[in-house]
Amino acid sequence: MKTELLSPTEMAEADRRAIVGGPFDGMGLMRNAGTAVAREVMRHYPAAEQVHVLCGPGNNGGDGYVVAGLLAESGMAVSLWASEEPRPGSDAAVAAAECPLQPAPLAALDADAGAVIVDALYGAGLSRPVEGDSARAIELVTARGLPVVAIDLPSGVSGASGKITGPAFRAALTVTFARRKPGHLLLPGRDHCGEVVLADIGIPDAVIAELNVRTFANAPKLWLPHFPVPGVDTHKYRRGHVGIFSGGPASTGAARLSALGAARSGAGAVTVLSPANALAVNAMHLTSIMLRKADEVSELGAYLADRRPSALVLGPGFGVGDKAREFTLAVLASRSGAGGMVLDADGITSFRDEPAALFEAADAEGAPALVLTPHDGEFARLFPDLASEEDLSKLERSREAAARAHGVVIAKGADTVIAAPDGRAAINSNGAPWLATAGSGDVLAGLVAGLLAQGMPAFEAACAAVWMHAEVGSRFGPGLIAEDLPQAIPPVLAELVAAARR
Ligand SMILES: NC(=O)C1=CN([C@@H]2O[C@H](COP(=O)(O)OP(=O)(O)OC[C@H]3O[C@@H](n4cnc5c(N)ncnc54)[C@H](O)[C@@H]3O)[C@@H](O)[C@H]2O)[C@@H](O)CC1
Ligand SMILES: Nc1ncnc2c1ncn2[C@@H]1O[C@H](COP(=O)(O)OP(=O)(O)O)[C@@H](O)[C@H]1O
Ligand SMILES: [K+]
Repeated sequence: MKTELLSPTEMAEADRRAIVGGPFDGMGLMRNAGTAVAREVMRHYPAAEQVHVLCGPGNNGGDGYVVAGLLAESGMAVSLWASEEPRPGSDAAVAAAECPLQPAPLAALDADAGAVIVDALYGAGLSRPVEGDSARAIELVTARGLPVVAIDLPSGVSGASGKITGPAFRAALTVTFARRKPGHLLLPGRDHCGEVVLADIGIPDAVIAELNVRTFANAPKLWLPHFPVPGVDTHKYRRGHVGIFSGGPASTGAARLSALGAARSGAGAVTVLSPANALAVNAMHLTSIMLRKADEVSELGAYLADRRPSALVLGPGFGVGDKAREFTLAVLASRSGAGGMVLDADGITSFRDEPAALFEAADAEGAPALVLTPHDGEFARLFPDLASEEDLSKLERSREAAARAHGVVIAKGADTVIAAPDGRAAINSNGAPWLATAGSGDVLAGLVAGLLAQGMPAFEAACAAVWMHAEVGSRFGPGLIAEDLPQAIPPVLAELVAAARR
């Protein structure tokens, strides 16, 4: 599936440009859209006893009139219901006039078991919570558990943000056009869409390219050209060296999980940097991963200068406080050649009172690329104003955070958003709830660093790590604990390396 995601505004602009450039006018695009939806209804529900098509006042309703006409023509039993008449002169009004069926008022909607609902109430044009007859129709259909095929978006779901502010359909299938919208991937929208089918309605790729889209669905296509594939003549340090900071003796596991994530990503060497009092406990649990003492900033400086690590991770189990801030700022200021610094967990929390110091350090000339990996709680500590701004979507919030931090932000969760300071953003959707287990984020931080160390640019490394982490977790399934993740990476890595070689 194509990876660009269009906001409703960008989609309207694509429609407009496509209509100007041809070959289809607005009515032609609408016929193509309706035809695609009718095909999916017939494919998924060939035995439907009755299809109820619910039309709203805009062009989403217009698509509905086309669908109703085509399904009736194919011999299906179709009932048509409309909330309002389409605006005179609109494409929807033409579609309604061409439709062989007469609509009944939506207020009278009734539907029995065995029926299928086609939701053509609101699509990209949804501008406020659904009320009145449309709200009642959604409630009736939901209460009866009837399958819903949504046109473009389930009515009530915002295409821009995935937010739901009133009643909303829960579709079994959503057929959208040209490209998906952020609301198909962001929660709770994604959860209301069911299966999403993307239909080509004749908007040329060149029209989409002109829009310079900055939002993407996270998928290998997005970053595979940058994915590291070792050459036959490589050696371990050329495959990248990752340094991972350990916490004290009672909290070393998190750093080791990160270290395993980094090692399994294909980095050639990984070192755990440990306080003296945790060396013994770390040593007992590390084999291929190296261990080095680092209590003081001077020891950190010596490590950076001697071993020139290509990426570092600070945060998992590290402890919140001055030491985390000092070490982070020392790495960002070191100019030792490290390509990236992943700041996770306690590393993020340590900057809650002075985020500007972190962001300035990341902005300095020659600083390693900063990647922040906050879950919602950590995000709110570093960006309290963005977190509390109700009107912002997770996408907008993450994008603003990345610009402010001068770093890549991985806003974790079931709909992880990866945002770059240059405005690019990707939404991830291949995860599974099994990933919500202690230590899972530590492995992710290590994976990001491992890919950074192998030379992937920061945004691509972050997107690839999030996708691999999610893929590994969802393939593993129930019973997953964080220790399972590193070991389960190789089959996913093998597929990616094979695809990157092609
Ligand atoms: N030429 C085009 O622009 C094409 C548009 N297409 C369809 O057109 C849709 C977008 O059409 P529109 O921009 O007309 O938007 P919609 O059909 O989604 O709805 C817009 C209308 O509903 C009103 N409205 C919005 N939210 C409401 C609410 N909660 N309660 C009551 N009224 C509300 C708006 O004021 C406006 O009049 C897409 O989702 C897609 O299905 C497709 O036919 C492809 C071609
Ligand atoms: N419901 C979910 N679906 C998919 N992924 C999830 C879900 N919940 C959490 N995750 C992922 O699991 C990881 C949890 O990380 P984090 O919250 O830092 O936990 P920890 O600190 O215990 O490692 C993140 O990558 C997050 O995106
Ligand atoms: K709809």
